[in-house]
Amino acid sequence: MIAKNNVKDALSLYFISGTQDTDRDLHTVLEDALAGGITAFQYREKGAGSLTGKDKEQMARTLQKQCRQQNIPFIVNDDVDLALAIGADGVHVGQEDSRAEEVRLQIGPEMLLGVSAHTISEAEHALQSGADYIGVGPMYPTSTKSDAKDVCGPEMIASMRNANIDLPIVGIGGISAENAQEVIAGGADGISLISAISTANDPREKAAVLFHQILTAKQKR
Ligand SMILES: Nc1nc(C(F)(F)F)ncc1COP(=O)(O)OP(=O)(O)O
Ligand SMILES: [Mg+2]
Repeated sequence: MIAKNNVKDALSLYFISGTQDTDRDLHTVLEDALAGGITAFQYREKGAGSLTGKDKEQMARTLQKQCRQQNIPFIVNDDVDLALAIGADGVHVGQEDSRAEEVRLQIGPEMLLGVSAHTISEAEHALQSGADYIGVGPMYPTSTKSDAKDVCGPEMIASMRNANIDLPIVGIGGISAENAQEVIAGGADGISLISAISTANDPREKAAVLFHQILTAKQKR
């Protein structure tokens, strides 16, 4: 289990993907992304063509092993039962998924709990529900998530900070090497991305560029 003492650092470059997000073998994409310096991985297997049942569990276990070898947190999206079955480091739920307070009771105090938040009140509720971090977005237009809410931009993160929400925050949605620094400047502790890495010609190089940008942006703050 990943220690919770430096969640903010662990979320700096948070790669999210499922097999549906790449034409390549996801194991290879993850290997490259890990080599490039991602600091956390979320297995988000959903949508057209995604794995289910035993195939999904088997994929989760192999990806989890890759992360464990690099001591990188392995988070499961939505599927609390799967996260518990394989002993994942955490689980991420959105507003339309299992209620965060119930998930916290199911997973206990050790596992990381991430919650999506689009407003200050959702962020405050996530905090009260025992979330270890919140995912705020979409920062920019995204084609990856068909049911994404309206773009809220890095300004939403700044307003959450102004409302004294000091939970670890990752920005998500349409983030690329071109806009990553704005998200950190807005007050995020990290960025999470799907297609910027999962569809990159060289995921290792892309992760390395993004990691450097995040470090630079954090030093400027
Ligand atoms: N999966 C996510 N991960 C993050 C993280 F903070 F980890 F970057 N933030 C937000 C989401 C979106 O979560 P949700 O609103 O439930 O939609 P979906 O289940 O389709 O991803
Ligand atoms: Mg969800």
